[in-house]
Amino acid sequence: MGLLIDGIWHDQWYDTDKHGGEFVRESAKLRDWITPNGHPGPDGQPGLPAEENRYHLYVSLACPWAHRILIMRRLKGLKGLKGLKGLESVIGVSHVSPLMLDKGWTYRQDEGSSGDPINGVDFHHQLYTLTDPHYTGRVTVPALWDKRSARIVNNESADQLRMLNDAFDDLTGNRLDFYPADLREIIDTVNADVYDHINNGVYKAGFATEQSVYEKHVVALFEALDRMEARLAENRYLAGEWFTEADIRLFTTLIRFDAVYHGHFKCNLRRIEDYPNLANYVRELYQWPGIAETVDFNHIKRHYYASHDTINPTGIVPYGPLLELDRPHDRERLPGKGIREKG
Ligand SMILES: N[C@@H](CCC(=O)N[C@@H](CS)C(=O)NCC(=O)O)C(=O)O
Repeated sequence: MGLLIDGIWHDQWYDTDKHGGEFVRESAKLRDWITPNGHPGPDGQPGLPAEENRYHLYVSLACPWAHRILIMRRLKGLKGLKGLKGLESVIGVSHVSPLMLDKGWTYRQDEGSSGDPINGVDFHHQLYTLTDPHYTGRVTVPALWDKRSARIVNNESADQLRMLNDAFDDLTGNRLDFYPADLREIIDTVNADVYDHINNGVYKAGFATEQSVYEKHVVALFEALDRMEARLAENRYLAGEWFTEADIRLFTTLIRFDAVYHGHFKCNLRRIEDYPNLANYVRELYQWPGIAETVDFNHIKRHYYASHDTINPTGIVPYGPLLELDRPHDRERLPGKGIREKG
C-alpha cells in the first residue's frame, strides 16, 4: 500500500498520527466527465464524448467504491449482452488481484487478477504515471481509462456512477434512471449520511489508531445504520418506491459488512443480519437480476484480511460467516416500483 509522489511510488500507509489517530481519505483528483456529446460535465468539468469501446474500467472486485460501478455498468447494459447491437461490451473491465501489498494494487494473474490487456502494466500505479508522469497522490480503484487519449480520465466512483447513468444511453438504448430529477434532493441527503457514516464510516473505525477515535466512529456508524433501518421500515428503497443510486451506494458496504467489517474493522455492535429491514433489503438487492454476479466474496475476504497486515498480521482469512443471501426476503410487503425509466 502506498502512494505516488512526483511520479515515484512510495510504500507508505495513511499517516494517522498526523491526524490524532484518524484515517483521513484523500479526495480524488482526476475528474473529467463523459457526456453524450463531449460537452462539459454538470459542474463544468472537461467533457469527453461517449463512444463504444473507447473507455475501460480498472477495478478491484473487493473494493466497495469500485463495486458501485460494476453494478451500474451491469444494470445500464454497458457490460453488453451478446446480440445488443453486436457489442460484447460498451465499457470493458480489468480487475486487480485481491492483494494490495508493498507495490499497491497489481495485475498479477497468478494472484487472481484478470491482467491488463489494454496497457499491459503490472501495477495499478503505472496507469497513474502513464496519465501524468509527475502524479502525486493515492493510487485508487475504480479508474476510468480513455483508450483514445491514453490516460485515466476519472478516479472518483461517485462521478462515474452519474456518467454511466446518462452518457451512454444513445449507444445502448438503456433508459433506466438511477438519479431521477425529482428524487435528487432526497438521494443527495441520504448519500451524504451514508457516505460519511457508513461507506467511509467503516474505514474510519477500522483504520483508527486511537481507542477514542475508533469508538467515536463506530458509534456514529451504528447510529447511521439505525437511521437506515428505520427508513427501510417505511420505504422499500432509500428514496422511497424507486430503486436509485442511493441503494447501490449503501448496498456495497452492507454486503461486505458481516463478512469483513464486523470482524476485521471491529464494527461489531451488531451484524446486518441482526437488523430485520437491512437484512431483508440487502437480500432483495443481492437477488436483483445482475447484481449477485458482481459480488465476489473470495476477492472481498482475501483483500481485506490478507492486505492489511497492521490489523491482521497473520493474513488468515476467516472461513465464515454463512450468509445464505439467496434466502427469501420480505420486501414485497412495501410498495416498490423498481427502477425509473427516463421519460
Ligand atoms: N473516493 C474514491 C475512493 C476509492 C478508494 O479509496 N479505493 C480504495 C480501494 S477500496 C483504494 O484503491 N485504496 C488505495 C489507497 O487508498 O491507497 C472513489 O470512491 O472512487
